[in-house]
Amino acid sequence: AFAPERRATCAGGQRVKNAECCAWFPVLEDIVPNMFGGECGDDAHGALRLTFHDAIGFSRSGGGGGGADGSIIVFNDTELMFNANAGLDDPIDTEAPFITKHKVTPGDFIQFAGAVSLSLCPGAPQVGFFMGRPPPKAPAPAPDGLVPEPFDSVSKILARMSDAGGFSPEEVVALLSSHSVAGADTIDPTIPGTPFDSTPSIMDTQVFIEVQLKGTLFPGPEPGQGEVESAVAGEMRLESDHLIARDSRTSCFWQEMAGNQSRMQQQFAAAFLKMSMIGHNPNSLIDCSDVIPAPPALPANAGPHLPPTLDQKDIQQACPTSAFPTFPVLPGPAETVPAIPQA
Ligand code: HEM
Repeated sequence: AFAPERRATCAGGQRVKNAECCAWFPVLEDIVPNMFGGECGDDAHGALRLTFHDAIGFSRSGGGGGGADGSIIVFNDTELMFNANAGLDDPIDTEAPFITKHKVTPGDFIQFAGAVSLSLCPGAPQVGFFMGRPPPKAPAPAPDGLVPEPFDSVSKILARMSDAGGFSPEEVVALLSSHSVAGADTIDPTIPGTPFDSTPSIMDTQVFIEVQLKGTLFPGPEPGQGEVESAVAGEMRLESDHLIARDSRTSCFWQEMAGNQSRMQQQFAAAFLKMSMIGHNPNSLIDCSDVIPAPPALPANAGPHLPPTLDQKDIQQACPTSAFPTFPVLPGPAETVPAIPQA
């Protein structure tokens, strides 16, 4: 169903299915060192979050927004005023000069940068990338209210995700694998870079395990809006992640992700590619997936585990039909997860 393939060899010797894709290698070679510093850190996390907040600005039932169209950058005067987009000024300031320099559309660049950001995160799948998003059409800012908030109900989030991208509850869970390489800057502004799991620089399944633990503490002095207690010092838990892990529509699939690295990778990659096409006819886009590098594998010592001093009894079983898998407890004293260094 996609555009006919036209294989080519690019100037740097890379072979691609579609000749247009050669244009992305210079972008890749620039942004990996110069935008991401070659690491799965704050800038990579911000670029990944931006893919979601741009793409989700779309409604199948009408009411505006062009989806993954770059409107969050082009119309940032409007969209950055929305509460749900707090903190996105950082990745937008980071990306804007590269968009100007490489003369690509902002919609393409945002999704490209997100795919490349994942290539820097050990354990992430090699996700696809399609090019060909036109500039956002005027009047094109997405309206307010389309980006899920961490204090929204599960019903509201599932309905919004379905209306935006036709996502099933399972696909929503799969997309939340992204919170494995993530943290919050604005929920509690006194502790920027507070991660959602104990391993924010690798894309493992710890977020699915750690969010299922009984919450006992807040990482900062006071909880922010949409924050609930986490199980590990220095770690933040979003209320939305907490509820999705425990809701009857999503809990069994959440549990299935825990410790199942290859399944998480497959499910996330498929849902992420689908998200990148929101607002577009896939037939009008060109497959440039062969430009996206393969991420490093997880380090050998990065198996799924329970944080030190916790144990299986601390897991809050939610899926009614099967037991949460068991994991070894990391040895040592209770850990305090360090903040993600801010770029
Ligand atoms: C569906 C409901 C979702 C909700 C309610 C939600 C909510 C949030 C919130 C509140 C933050 C912290 C923002 C801050 O204070 O800095 C965050 C961070 C993040 N989110 Fe989500 N999110 C959702 C889905 C997604 C999806 C689908 C993706 C990507 C595929 C994603 C990727 C990220 C990333 C990478 C960060 C970390 C940003 C950073 O560390 O700078 N989220 N999310």
